[in-house]
Amino acid sequence: MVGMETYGYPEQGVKKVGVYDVPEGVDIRGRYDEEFAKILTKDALQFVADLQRQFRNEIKYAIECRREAKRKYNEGAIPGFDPMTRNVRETEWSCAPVPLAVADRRVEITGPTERKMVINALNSGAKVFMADFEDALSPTWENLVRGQVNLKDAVNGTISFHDKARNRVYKLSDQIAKLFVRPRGWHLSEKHILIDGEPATGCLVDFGLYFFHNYAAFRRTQGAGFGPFFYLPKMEHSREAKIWNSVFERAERMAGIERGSIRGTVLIETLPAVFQMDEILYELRDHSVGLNCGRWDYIFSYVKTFQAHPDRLLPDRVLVGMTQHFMRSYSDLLIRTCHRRGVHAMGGMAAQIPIRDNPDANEAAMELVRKDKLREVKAGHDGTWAAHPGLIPACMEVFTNHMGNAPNQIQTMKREDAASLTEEDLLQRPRGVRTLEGLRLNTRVGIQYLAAWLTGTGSVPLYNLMEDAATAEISRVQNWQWLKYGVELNGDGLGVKVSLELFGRVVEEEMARIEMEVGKEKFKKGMYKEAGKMFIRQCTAPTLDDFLTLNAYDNIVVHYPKGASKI
Ligand SMILES: CC(=O)SCCNC(=O)CCNC(=O)[C@H](O)C(C)(C)COP(=O)(O)OP(=O)(O)OC[C@H]1O[C@@H](n2cnc3c(N)ncnc32)[C@H](O)[C@@H]1OP(=O)(O)O
Ligand SMILES: O=CC(=O)O
Ligand SMILES: [Mg+2]
Repeated sequence: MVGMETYGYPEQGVKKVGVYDVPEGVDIRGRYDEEFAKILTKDALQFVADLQRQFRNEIKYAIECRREAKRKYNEGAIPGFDPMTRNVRETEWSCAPVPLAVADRRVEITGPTERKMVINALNSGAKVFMADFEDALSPTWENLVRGQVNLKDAVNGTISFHDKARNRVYKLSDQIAKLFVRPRGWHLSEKHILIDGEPATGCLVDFGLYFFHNYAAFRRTQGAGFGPFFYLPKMEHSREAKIWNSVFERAERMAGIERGSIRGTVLIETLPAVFQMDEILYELRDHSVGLNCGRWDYIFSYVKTFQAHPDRLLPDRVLVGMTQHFMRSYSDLLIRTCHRRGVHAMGGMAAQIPIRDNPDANEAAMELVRKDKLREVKAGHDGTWAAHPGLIPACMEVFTNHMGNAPNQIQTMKREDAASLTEEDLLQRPRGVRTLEGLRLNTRVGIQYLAAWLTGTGSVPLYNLMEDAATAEISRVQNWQWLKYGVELNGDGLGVKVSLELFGRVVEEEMARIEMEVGKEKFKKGMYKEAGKMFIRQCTAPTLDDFLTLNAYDNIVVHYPKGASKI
């Protein structure tokens, strides 16, 4: 039961507002909404609080280990395979068999948990829809809880959306994609929910609420007795996978469902994690459905891990593709590792999206997507990601032409040749030049992405590409690193070095360009100026921020009712 409480608003007089009915030790600081109260029930919050209490020390320890690893890398160490876990890498073992419901994942669409997009994604013709609380979502209270409402309605099959402006009603079709949910990474807290006086761990909120409300219906309708299914982001070490495994086990016990029901695909998207792929699968071996090449965060992580290594600077962001030796090696080793352990090796996201107003440019973009997908399927990937429904037919065609009716390539593309890949292959310095245009593009994209994120949008089209938290991170850390080491822009033939003065000029000019491109009205109404200031701070900070979203998060935290905290 939710109740009403009286609070004093000095500016509005006394007002009655609804309050969430919370278990002992839980305080909700986010806005009250009747729809939200159906998600934030006392029992669901109790489950989240139980997870938080059981795992908070392990999570803190894992984050502390990340800090310690960073300290070592900053002192000159480089990541590599762990001699202590050689046994896990060298012995033969397999993950639990893949559930039939998700044997065929040849094309997966991803997107934020926004209502219309959820329906469009489920109807898109993709085999899987990864509903994203992570890279594609700005974690405002409204986005997060509304996202949970949308997913619950989707799993129940009742979701609909009326686009009043276009008088169009959206509903689910008969054939829909299988739903995977990606909670936030371990590093993000949820400041609208306090548990024992501390902000909750973001991913436990995302996972806990979704699992609690949906496991029964999902297993009946979507999972054929398995599920729910998850994508697990941004891990750096197998100890983090071990925590997820324990979270899954706890959830299964709570629900009274068989151990091994819940399945997760781990994104290998940090540089340290590429040396831990066997170990991560081993920790999750009864709950795994594979690994995925999270290529954008992986590039970001390469820069971050080597932030103090000026001999490993990246070239312009546009030049760091999957054909660079270190990226190809990562994808090949991931395929070999997954297939050896009997699970899917998922490809990643080509950033191109359809270009509606220019057929030639559109065809060129589609051709790049086809080429990327062809490389993936030929290498042995079992499926790939698409950022937009318009890309699905092309991705589907490429994968189907190569895989035919087989649901995946787990048994047929073992990639034993990749067993010989070494640490040097995985770390090989990327080739290419750095240019002023690279610095300008990073700045233009970084500022516009932050402006969108601060106003509640976590994925945006910019210059005909999909941009989200992972791609924007590359722009930020690359600028930071170039500034820190005053690198020479060696691709312009001008011998210009990146300096604070140059960067200041670039920001000024790019802000003017953004204003011209988006129009004065939108520029004034949006948060471009705030984003510009934030981006400058992030690129020039003496110490690199671990994540742009950590630094920006406090700007989107809105506590209600103002001044009515119970703690
Ligand atoms: C690095 C990573 O982590 S990748 C994974 C995380 N990133 C993502 O998931 C990005 C997902 N993609 C998107 O958010 C969007 O496609 C964007 C922002 C890139 C482009 O969005 P827009 O410019 O609005 O797309 P556009 O206007 O062409 O949309 C056309 C239609 O497709 C729908 N659509 C576009 N992308 C998606 C999607 N990913 N899922 C579902 N529907 C979508 C739109 O809702 C719209 O529907 P409508 O015609 O019924 O109104
Ligand atoms: O999450 C995916 C990525 O590329 O990052
Ligand atoms: Mg990512």
